[in-house]
Amino acid sequence: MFRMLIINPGSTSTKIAVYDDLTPVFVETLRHSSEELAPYKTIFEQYDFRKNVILKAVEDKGVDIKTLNAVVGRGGLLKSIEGGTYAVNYIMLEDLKIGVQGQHASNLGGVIAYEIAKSLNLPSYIVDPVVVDEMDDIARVSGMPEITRKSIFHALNQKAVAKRYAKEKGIKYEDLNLIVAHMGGGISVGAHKNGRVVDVNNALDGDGPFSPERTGSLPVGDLVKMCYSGKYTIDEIKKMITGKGGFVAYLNTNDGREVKKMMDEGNKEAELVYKAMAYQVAKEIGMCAAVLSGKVDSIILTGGLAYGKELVDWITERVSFIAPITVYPGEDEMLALAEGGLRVLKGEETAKEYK
Ligand SMILES: Nc1ncnc2c1ncn2[C@@H]1O[C@H](COP(=O)(O)OP(=O)(O)OP(=O)(O)O)[C@@H](O)[C@H]1O
Ligand SMILES: CCCC(=O)O
Repeated sequence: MFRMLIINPGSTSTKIAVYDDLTPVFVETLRHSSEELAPYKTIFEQYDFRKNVILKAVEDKGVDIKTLNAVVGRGGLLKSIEGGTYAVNYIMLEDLKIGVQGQHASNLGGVIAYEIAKSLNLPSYIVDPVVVDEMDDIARVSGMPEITRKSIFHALNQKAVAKRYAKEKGIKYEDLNLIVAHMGGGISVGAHKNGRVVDVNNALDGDGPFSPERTGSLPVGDLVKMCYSGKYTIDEIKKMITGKGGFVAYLNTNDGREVKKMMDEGNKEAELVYKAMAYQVAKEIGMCAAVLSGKVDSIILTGGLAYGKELVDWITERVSFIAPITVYPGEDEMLALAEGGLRVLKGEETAKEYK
């Protein structure tokens, strides 16, 4: 039996768990208020704060960290890499610290995992970070040579639910064509072709459907005019695209349940915006169906928003002609991290090296 500490930092919380093989000893969400995070200018500055709350929470749960065999973190905005479990190494730590492809809470996952593991002389790993890149070359061409389309998405949960579907059907993931729509604070829709995500929208940076906090793709000419209007700084525009876009911009909330409540109370703007999000997700699914030449075994709807029955129904109405719909609300990220770590600890897989 292998005991692993799992660390999954998000923008407003850190999810942690201890697993004995694939059995959870505990799973806990440590919430961080905006006041608590306010003093830190960068994600990396939150390192000590988050590490300390994690260690305290583990202690409070009565788990002695000396009983651990490994620490597994969610990986962040590293250089683009293929999916799998990676050993945390020095090059990775440096890239996570500088944010080689940008700042994201999950950059802390690998760093904190490494530091806790190092103090105990244990291995540390990351699994399927947001930069997993298995895109076909044709999907990278944007139409402007200076700009290449990037694969930045909810790789951990997309891969986890796709493999869960495969297991439930008794078919190998590599033998399936799936479209996975992860709908959380950000939204990514990926075309999984025989075990590779050959095309997906960049969920972090103005690409794909709008989401509770992000604009997704925008009419580019209008955006350029806004950028040069002199009214906004670059940071303000970036924040409007990622963080203050989508539901937040239209309805001043990032909470799908709140939007549903507004809609039920007769707020027509809320209804239009909620339906428009479903419409955009459906369009993106249609694009992925074209990527897969119409050969789609299932469309999987997942992420927190997939708990919303109306949203699922609106999307289903538009895309059920493509393939059967499977709904896995929420996410399987903690288990997916444990599975990734365990495969290596058991010797079923060798940890990949980040270069
Ligand atoms: N029962 C529900 N009905 C509708 N929306 C819901 C429900 N439960 C959660 N949500 C919404 O799901 C969204 C959050 O999803 P999730 O927890 O997957 O996102 P996250 O982990 O914060 O971000 P990301 O998935 O982008 O990493 C929020 O808008 C939340 O209000
Ligand atoms: C881009 C994937 C993770 C997120 O939504 O922040």
